[in-house]
Amino acid sequence: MIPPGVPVVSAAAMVAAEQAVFAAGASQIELMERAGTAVAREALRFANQRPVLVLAGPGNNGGDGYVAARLLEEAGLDVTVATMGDAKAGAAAHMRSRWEGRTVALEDAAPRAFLVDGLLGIGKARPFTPDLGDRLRTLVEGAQFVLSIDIPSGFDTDSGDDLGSPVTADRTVALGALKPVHCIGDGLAGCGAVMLADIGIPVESAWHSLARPALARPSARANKYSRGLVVVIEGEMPGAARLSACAAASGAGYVILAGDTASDGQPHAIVRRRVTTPETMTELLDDSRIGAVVVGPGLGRGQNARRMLDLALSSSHALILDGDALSLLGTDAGARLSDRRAPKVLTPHSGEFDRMFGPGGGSKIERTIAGAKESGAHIIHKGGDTVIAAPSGEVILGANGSPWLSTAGTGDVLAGTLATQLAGGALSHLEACEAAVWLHGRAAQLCGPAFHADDLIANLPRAIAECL
Ligand SMILES: NC(=O)C1=CN([C@@H]2O[C@H](COP(=O)(O)OP(=O)(O)OC[C@H]3O[C@@H](n4cnc5c(N)ncnc54)[C@H](OP(=O)(O)O)[C@@H]3O)[C@@H](O)[C@H]2O)[C@@H](O)CC1
Ligand SMILES: Nc1ncnc2c1ncn2[C@@H]1O[C@H](COP(=O)(O)OP(=O)(O)O)[C@@H](O)[C@H]1O
Ligand SMILES: [K+]
Repeated sequence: MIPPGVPVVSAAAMVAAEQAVFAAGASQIELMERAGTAVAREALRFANQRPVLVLAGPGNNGGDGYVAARLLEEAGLDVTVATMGDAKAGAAAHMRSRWEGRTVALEDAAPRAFLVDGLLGIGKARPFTPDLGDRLRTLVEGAQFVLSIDIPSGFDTDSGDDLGSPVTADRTVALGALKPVHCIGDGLAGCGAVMLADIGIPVESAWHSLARPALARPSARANKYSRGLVVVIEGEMPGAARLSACAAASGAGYVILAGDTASDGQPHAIVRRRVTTPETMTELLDDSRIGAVVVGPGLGRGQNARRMLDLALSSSHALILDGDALSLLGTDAGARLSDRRAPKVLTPHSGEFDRMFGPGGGSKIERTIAGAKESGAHIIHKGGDTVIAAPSGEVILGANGSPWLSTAGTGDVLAGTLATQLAGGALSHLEACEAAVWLHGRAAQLCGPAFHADDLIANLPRAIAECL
């Protein structure tokens, strides 16, 4: 769980924001006191009189730890500090000198019920030595509650990678702003629930965490076309396209399922069009009322699939390219899509993304931005840590779903949900992507455990109701 709709910044951007505050006259000591106060406040909510062990590393994260230790002791708790190295000169050393309570070296520390992790923050983390790693594991496993300061120690701030750290927090107090580690990669599990503490550092960013969309009810003048006409192209596995079409029918005014199964009519609200040849496909797409076309779910990768994809790409409609369409584009995706002027959104899972843009080259955020810039498309890079990127470099980080989404067909539902938001025309492309990911994730939460993709569709109206 991460706070919704707030800026997310890299480690370097956070340091720059801190420097700007110092340049404007704030002192590092003042800022560290605020950071430690926020941590102590959160610790007091959960410590419940249990003995506290504060781990204090050599940097400013450790400085925050010393402040929290002092304030928790003043609040009457039984506090021990375990230190790793000497505090670096400046604010951290100052806070170290103000701590007069019980202090041990990390190597000698024994587990206590409430652990505050102030070993490493957003400075460049190195993997722990085996001895320190073992000691830390004992302390983490021996605690009933682990509260991490800013980030879980031993994780990479920008990639979210776990550098071999034994820390798994129950809760993390993010200081000043969210960082990528709170939203992507191993950090999602390592941070536990994330709480954001405002410590008076103004932060602006093109990256934000996912927020609930504000959706409009249909107006009194609405008709089925004004609410959006969605076309879903069927292929070799018709079930996938049907999932997309049924999801689109939650909110769209008109949904056409185009393919070979024209006679099979459930649900009746979805209009079937028999489209099996390039001619019938061209005829279908020659309709200016179409708001969005979904192509790819269950499409297949044969000659016919390729032809249908080419025709969809040469149309002027907003396109959602998913599944097999992405595999067919493969490494040509960037070149072929950047020439297409009409809107396009790609919805790859990590395998499909790698097939199009290669497996290397930075964090999931950086790679998704690079793919969006190269292709000129908006990209929803799916997974438990979904990253939405626009060609402009704007990013939405969404982790509001449910691990139960990891079941076949849920991606098809996302594609249909997105088509509805795009076809409605009320939202920008980035807003439509954000709305679709939020609705999809919320519907999954409403499903509870062990659902299948059809259940997800059944819960979309309830998710939409929360946004009106
Ligand atoms: N800027 C501000 O005023 C404010 C900042 N704030 C706080 O500061 C935090 C960032 O602080 P920071 O930049 O000092 O980095 P941090 O991560 O604490 O320490 C880096 C040190 O750890 C060391 N080290 C690394 N790995 C290691 C290992 N495995 N084993 C042992 N040592 C290891 C590394 O050593 P080196 O690799 O350089 O030898 C370096 O000395 C931030 O997250 C927030 O909590 C708030 O107080 C608000 C005000
Ligand atoms: N562990 C997870 N936690 C949260 N969401 C997940 C997880 N695994 C997958 N998802 C979501 O489930 C959907 C799966 O999509 P996809 O892999 O394309 O499946 P399919 O092609 O079978 O429909 C995506 O929206 C993805 O973000
Ligand atoms: K930490």
